[in-house]
Amino acid sequence: MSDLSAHTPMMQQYWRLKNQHPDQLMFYRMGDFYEIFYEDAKKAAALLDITLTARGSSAGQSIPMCGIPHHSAEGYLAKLVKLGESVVICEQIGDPATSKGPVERQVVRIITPGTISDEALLDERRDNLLAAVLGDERLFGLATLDITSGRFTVQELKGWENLLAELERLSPAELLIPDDWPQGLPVDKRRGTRRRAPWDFDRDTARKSLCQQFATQDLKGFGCENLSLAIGAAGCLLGYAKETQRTALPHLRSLRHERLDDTVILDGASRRNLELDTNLAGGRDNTLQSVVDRCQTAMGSRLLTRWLNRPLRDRAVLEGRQDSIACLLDRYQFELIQPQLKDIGDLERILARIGLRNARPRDLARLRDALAALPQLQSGMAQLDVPHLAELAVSIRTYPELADLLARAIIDNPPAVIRDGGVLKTGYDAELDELQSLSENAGQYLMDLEVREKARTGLANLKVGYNRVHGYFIELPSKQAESAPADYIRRQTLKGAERFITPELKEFEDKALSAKSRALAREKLLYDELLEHLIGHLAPLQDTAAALAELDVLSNLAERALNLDLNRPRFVEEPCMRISQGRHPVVEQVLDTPFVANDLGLDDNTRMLIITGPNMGGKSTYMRQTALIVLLAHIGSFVPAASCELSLVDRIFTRIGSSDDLAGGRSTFMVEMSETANILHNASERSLVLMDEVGRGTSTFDGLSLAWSAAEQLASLRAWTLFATHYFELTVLPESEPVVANVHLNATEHNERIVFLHHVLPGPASQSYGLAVAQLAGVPAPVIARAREHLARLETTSLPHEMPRSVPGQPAAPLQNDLFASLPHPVLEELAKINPDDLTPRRALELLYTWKTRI
Ligand SMILES: Nc1ncnc2c1ncn2[C@@H]1O[C@H](COP(=O)(O)OP(=O)(O)OP(=O)(O)O)[C@@H](O)[C@H]1O
Repeated sequence: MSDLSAHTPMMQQYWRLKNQHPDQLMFYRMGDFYEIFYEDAKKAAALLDITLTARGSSAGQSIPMCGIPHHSAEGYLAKLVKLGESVVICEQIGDPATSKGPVERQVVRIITPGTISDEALLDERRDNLLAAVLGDERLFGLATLDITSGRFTVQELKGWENLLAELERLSPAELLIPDDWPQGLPVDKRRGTRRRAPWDFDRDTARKSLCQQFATQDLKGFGCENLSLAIGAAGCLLGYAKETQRTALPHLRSLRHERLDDTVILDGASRRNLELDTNLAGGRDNTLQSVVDRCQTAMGSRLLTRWLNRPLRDRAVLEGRQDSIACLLDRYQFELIQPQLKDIGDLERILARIGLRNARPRDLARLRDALAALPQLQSGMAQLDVPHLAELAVSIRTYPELADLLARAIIDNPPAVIRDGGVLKTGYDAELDELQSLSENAGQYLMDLEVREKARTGLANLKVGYNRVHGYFIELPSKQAESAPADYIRRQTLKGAERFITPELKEFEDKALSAKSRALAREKLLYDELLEHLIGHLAPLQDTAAALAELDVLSNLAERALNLDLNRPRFVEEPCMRISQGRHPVVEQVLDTPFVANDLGLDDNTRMLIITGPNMGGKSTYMRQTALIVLLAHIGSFVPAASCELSLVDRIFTRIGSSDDLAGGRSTFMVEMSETANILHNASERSLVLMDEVGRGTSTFDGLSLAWSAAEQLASLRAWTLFATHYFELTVLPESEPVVANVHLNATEHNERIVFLHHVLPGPASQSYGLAVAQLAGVPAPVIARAREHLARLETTSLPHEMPRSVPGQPAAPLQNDLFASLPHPVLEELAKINPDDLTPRRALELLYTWKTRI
């Protein structure tokens, strides 16, 4: 194959792998990206009909790469497998941008056709997002572009937290940042971050290129003309998208201004804790989305994901959605609509591919089928007489001219690519038909000609033939050559025979010899014209696709409401959160036993619940189910409760679980406190806050003190708070904070074993059952017995400086706040006042010296 020593170490790695898998294409996965070496890239590009660009180098070693845009690579991979290619995916260990030595690569997966479905590779249920950020530490402009749908949004955000929360929500495949941003900014940790030259961010250029894209004089119509940072980011993003997609992007039609204030803000930790679309182990099962998503189309699923990640605070919009769901539930109308939506499929992605001019024949066949299904769906929509569905129905138009055109143009089951032809129907274009019949029927034509010429000349020995040098000919034995008709033109003389050509045969020859390639060229031209024609109708088609995606989500939510027993929540102006018989929508699906539904009652007089109860009692489940019910209500969905009445919330915060951030250099306790700090800084009286065992990451007293003061602070902020804790000391809070109430999860003991009843009851828990749960978990009996001895001793011994301990069954005495009061000298108070960062060893020694001399 190749002399390995002549290559750089990385190329040697490549050739080594290539020697092991000579027939397969090698893709290198680096985080979320793929790259491919030049040799394989050439083959892939030829198969996929895409143009190659040499892109960059790796580790300074000038390795030609294929210019397949990263965010499309999975799609290309899927297509290659579909075309019958085997693909090797290698993992890159080490970052080529930073590692000096050779970068290690390992084969992680070999995909051969048939071993994996292309859906598994190409995750159609995810958006295809690019983003760009511009700004400083205070204010940021953020632009995002979903290449799939053409949705282009801008927003301005204050502060890093909001920027990071948004980036985490959006999870863009690629992120552009200014090249002069310092290394080490938090945003650098994001996957796919690229630095761009400053000219990209020139705001005037950005404004001009946006105006040009949207054929407008100024950006006033988009309501974001004053957001100069966001406009700069959008201009840069547009330039980048055009460069990587190598086309004009006609499917980007407008710029939408999004405001964080219109949404219920969820930070990244809360999104993870609530397992919206990814579970805590990183999988997709047992998540909220896995339970509530039965959308019929991938575009519907993508929209639902966006709704779940961006709940709204607009009561009118939410009630419009609720009315639509109620209407679709009425007489089970959703059951008529869902199969029709399934036939229509992912119109949004097909239209994007048409806009990008890379739609495949099968996309056009799917579009043809979708357009054919629209009239029936449209007439069904006439029955749905609520304002929001009527609005959607206006956008769900029919396209008889396009439907007819595609029905005439595309064969029933076209091949994957246009390259080898065979896509357009006979009868669509006379010239193409003639060329195709010429190339297909040449043999028959020549036989027919021979029969005709024999009859015309009466020469039985006449033959029609072909030779590569002279082309087509009519051959007569030399003796009969004199009898040839006048229109026979002599072409070649052989021993014993004479060859002729006629004007008819000459014309046939001209056509036949080039017919095949001309047929292919003609078909390609017609196909491109068809795409251009469709691009002319892209705008209304995209509106139709967007309305269909929403109809899909609403029908899905109606179906889920019926099958999961969800009920309509009611938004009210009076501040409250009242849930009767609430359930956890995911936990109830996985339990073998019936789920115990529970009530929740918060209003202006009771803003916080201190939740106690045994481990495994159901505290976390109760808190999470509340957050999920509130979140579902804020996407317009029905909720898993018998009834629910609530006022709009502005944020959902959760401080749950113990995870450390080793990569970010933060311990479990540090993570816990950072999240707590974020909540205490940002919660308002419209926020829902879940605090699960705050303070357990450190020593008992520190933890208890912190949990206590955090609870007091939340009570004074009047945030809707569910505070689960094992510190029984906190159950006295209602005595000093009137907005706080106690509830507990009940359990009982039966045959010396604990039985969890999972009912939420008023008042604090009476027992902790910690040892009983440990026993249940299989902790060895001698260890449990010894623990009982320790417990008995601890319950009777008083440790120095220990806070009053909880006595099971009785609330504990309040914590003594002033720990310093008992300490020997006021100098310690002085020490405590000093910011530890300002305390130099010299200053500490001075203070200690003063202290010592005073004693
Ligand atoms: N309402 C309920 N109905 C039925 N089963 C429940 C209910 N709530 C919780 N469970 C079951 O109990 C298990 C433990 O619940 P959960 O994690 O909420 O307990 P916890 O009180 O938070 O425990 P810990 O204090 O150890 O964190 C759940 O996984 C679920 O199987």
